[in-house]
Amino acid sequence: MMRIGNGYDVHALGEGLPMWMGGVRVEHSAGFVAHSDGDVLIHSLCDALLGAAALGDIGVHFPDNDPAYKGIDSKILLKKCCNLLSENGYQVVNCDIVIIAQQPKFRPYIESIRSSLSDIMGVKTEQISVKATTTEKLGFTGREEGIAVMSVVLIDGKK
Ligand SMILES: Nc1ccn([C@@H]2O[C@H](COP(=O)(O)O)[C@@H](O)[C@H]2O)c(=O)n1
Ligand SMILES: C[C@@]1(CO)OP(=O)(O)OP(=O)(O)OC[C@H]1O
Repeated sequence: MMRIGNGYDVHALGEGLPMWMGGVRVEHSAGFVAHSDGDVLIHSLCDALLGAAALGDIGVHFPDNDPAYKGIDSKILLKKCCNLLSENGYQVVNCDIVIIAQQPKFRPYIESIRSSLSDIMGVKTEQISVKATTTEKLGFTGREEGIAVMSVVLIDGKK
């Protein structure tokens, strides 16, 4: 049966912090404030994957007050979510992800991000779409206080 899931995550921007997006290091004056490495794209995608399989959410599996996840590389969390889906008999059909950010410009990173996600998830790059949009300087993303990412995934399985 085909099942759909959606995910949404926001992280605040902090000057001088490293920025990770979809497992790729992005050059910018600011990065994400977080318990983990703050990879907001991967967190949003994990929630979409878990949601599609009705397996809870990222905070249920990796609590943000657990020292085990302090500074963790979010690529590890995505791999764990993908493993959980396979163990439950599901495979990813496709993902569509949108980064909502005024700055930086993500277009130069899109292909690297697709490639990074396909490596972690064990799917083809053709199954992963990553886009970016501004909010025309409106709201918290427009003021560059934070960045949001929305993800939609389709999975297939016996259940
Ligand atoms: N952080 C961003 C935001 C947007 N882009 C690219 O620019 C295009 C135009 O954005 P609008 O918000 O003005 O529609 C958008 O389609 C993206 O290709 C980007 O690279 N990084
Ligand atoms: C990634 C986790 C890991 O503890 O923490 P954060 O980096 O704070 O990210 P968030 O999306 O706020 O919460 C999910 C947590 O699972």
